[in-house]
Amino acid sequence: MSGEKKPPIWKSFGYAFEGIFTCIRKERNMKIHCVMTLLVILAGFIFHISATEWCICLTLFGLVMALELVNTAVEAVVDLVTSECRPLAKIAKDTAAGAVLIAAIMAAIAGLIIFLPKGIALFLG
Ligand SMILES: Nc1ncnc2c1ncn2[C@@H]1O[C@H](COP(=O)(O)OP(=O)(O)OP(=O)(O)O)[C@@H](O)[C@H]1O
Repeated sequence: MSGEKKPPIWKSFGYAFEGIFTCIRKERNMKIHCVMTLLVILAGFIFHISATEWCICLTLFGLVMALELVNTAVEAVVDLVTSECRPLAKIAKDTAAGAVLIAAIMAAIAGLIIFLPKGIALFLG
């Protein structure tokens, strides 16, 4: 669309939100990320985590969800380019999925470091 007049900023935001909602609707993993995010937010309020811990959690939610959106975009582009079984298509999809996995594993470990001691302390009284 180069050379054409750019859409107003609110329309660009609208398209971005459309992308987010489409991903939530279509991708099972994105639904799981949303549920995990809500559970961690709930746990954050229950355990009164610090401002720094909130910032770490929010950054990791953002990272995992943003990578899931990019993964969905890569899948869509690959499927648009070819429906045949191609080694490059496999590399593109598998590496994009790997990026989400790495972020999700690190987020889970950070979550355990933040919440496990608080959970144990609450359990032991
Ligand atoms: N065109 C292709 N050529 C080669 N391998 C492919 C191709 N399309 C998919 N694959 C392989 O199948 C796997 C699953 O692809 P698919 O498009 O079904 O993703 P998905 O299971 O929907 O992923 P997600 O769970 O992240 O949405 C890919 O990671 C890749 O290894």
